[in-house]
Amino acid sequence: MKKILIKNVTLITMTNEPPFVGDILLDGDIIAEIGREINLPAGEAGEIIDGTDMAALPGLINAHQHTPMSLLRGFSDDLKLMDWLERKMQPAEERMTPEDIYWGAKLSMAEMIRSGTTAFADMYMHMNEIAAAVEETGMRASLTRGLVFTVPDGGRRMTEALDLIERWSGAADGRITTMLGPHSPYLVPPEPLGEIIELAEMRDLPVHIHLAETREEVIQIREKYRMTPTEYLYHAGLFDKCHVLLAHSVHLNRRDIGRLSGMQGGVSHNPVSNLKLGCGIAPVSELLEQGITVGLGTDGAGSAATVDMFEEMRAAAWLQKLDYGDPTRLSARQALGMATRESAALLGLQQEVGILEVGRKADLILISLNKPHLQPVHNLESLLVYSANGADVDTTIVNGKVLMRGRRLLTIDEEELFRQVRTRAQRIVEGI
Ligand SMILES: CSC[C@H]1O[C@@H](n2cnc3c(O)ncnc32)[C@H](O)[C@@H]1O
Ligand SMILES: [Zn+2]
Repeated sequence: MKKILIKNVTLITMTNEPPFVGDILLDGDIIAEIGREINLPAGEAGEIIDGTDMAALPGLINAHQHTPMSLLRGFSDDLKLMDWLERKMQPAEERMTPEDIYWGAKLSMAEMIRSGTTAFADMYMHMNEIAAAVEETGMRASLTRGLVFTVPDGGRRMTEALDLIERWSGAADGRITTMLGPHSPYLVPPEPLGEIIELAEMRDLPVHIHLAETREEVIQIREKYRMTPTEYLYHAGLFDKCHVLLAHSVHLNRRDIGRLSGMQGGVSHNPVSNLKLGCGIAPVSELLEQGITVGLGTDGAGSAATVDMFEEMRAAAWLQKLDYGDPTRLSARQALGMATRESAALLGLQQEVGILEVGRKADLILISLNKPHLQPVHNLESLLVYSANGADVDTTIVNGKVLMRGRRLLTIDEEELFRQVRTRAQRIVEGI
C-alpha cells in the first residue's frame, strides 16, 4: 500500500496535546509520522493531501449499531420501545432476506463513512452478509450475532454465532473482529446466559449486550428474578469474567454502578435513540466518576433515524448538562473522547485506533472548516461537538485506505445502493 502525506492540517490527536498545525504521514495501514513538517524523501512515491483549513482527528467509532435497520429508518415513530420492537421492527425483520441485510448494512456503512465513522460494533443476524459488506466497503467492525432465546431454535442462532467467530475473526486484513451477543437480560434466561459466559471466558471472547434500556425492563426483571437487570448479569458472573460492551445502561441505581466499577469494557451511551424512544438519560456522569469507560453509539437507524456520530456527541453533552442543571458537565473534549478513544476501548481496539499516534492504525478523518457554521475557530473541540455535523467530513481513511475524498465515496456505488434499498425497504414494510 502506498504512502499518504497530509500536510498543513490542524491535528486533534486525542492524546494530551492541544490541537496544532502540522503534517501526518501514513505508510500502508499505519501512522508512520506526525510532526510540524514532514516531507516525502526525494523520489519516493505517495499521495499528498493538502490539509489547509481542515481538521484531522481519529475516525469516529460507533460502539452500538444494528446496521441493516437503516432499511427501517422512519418506518415507525412515537412508540414505546417494546411496542416499536414487537409490533414494527420484528415483523419487518422476519421478512428480511440475507440480500436485504447486505444492502441495509451497506446503506448504514455509506452513511457512516460520509459522516466520519471509521469503525462500529454491530449486533444483528445474517452476519456473513454484514461481514461481506464490511470487507467491501473498507470499514473496521466488531460483529456479533444477536442471540435471543424466546422460541427454541435447535441451537441454530448459537451455531451461526460460532460460525461468524470462526470464519470472520481477523478477516479483511484484520479489520473484522467478533463478539458473542446475548441480546439482553429480558431475552436471555439464566441457563443460556451462563453457557454464553462460560464460552466467552473459555475462548476469551468479548460480550456485547443491551442493558437496562427502559424502566419497563427493570420492572420485568425484578418480577422474574427479584433483581435489577445489572444485578442479574452481575450474579451470572458476566462482569468478572469477560470484556463486556453494555449498550444503553440507562436505568442503573447507585449499587448497579458500583457493580460495574472495575469491569473490562464499559458502556455504549446511545443518547439519540434514548431520546427518541423516551427511554431516559443514562447516568454518564456517575459512570465516569466510578472510572467506568463510556463510549458512544447510535443504535440502529430504525430508532436513532441517523447514524451520524456528531449528533451523538452533541446530544451526550447537552443531556448531562440538562440532567444536572449544570453546564460544566460533559465537556466537548469529553464528548470527542467518548466518540473516539473510549469507543475504541469498548471494541477492544484501544491499542490500534481511537487516537492519532505513530504506530497506530491509519484510521482518521478530515473535516473541512471553510464553512459559515465552522468559523471563526476560537476552540476547535467546541466547534466539532456543538457546530459541526457529519456532512462537514471531507475525507475518511480506514487502515490507510481512502474511503471518501472530497465527499465522494470510493468503495460504494451509491446509485446502485439507492436503487436496491428503495425497492427492498418498500417490500419489507408493506402491510405492517
Ligand atoms: C437479534 S439481533 C438484534 C435485535 O435487536 C433489536 N434492537 C434494535 N434496537 C434495539 C434496542 O434499542 N433495544 C433492544 N433491541 C433492539 C433489533 O431489532 C434486532 O431484532
Ligand atoms: Zn441496540
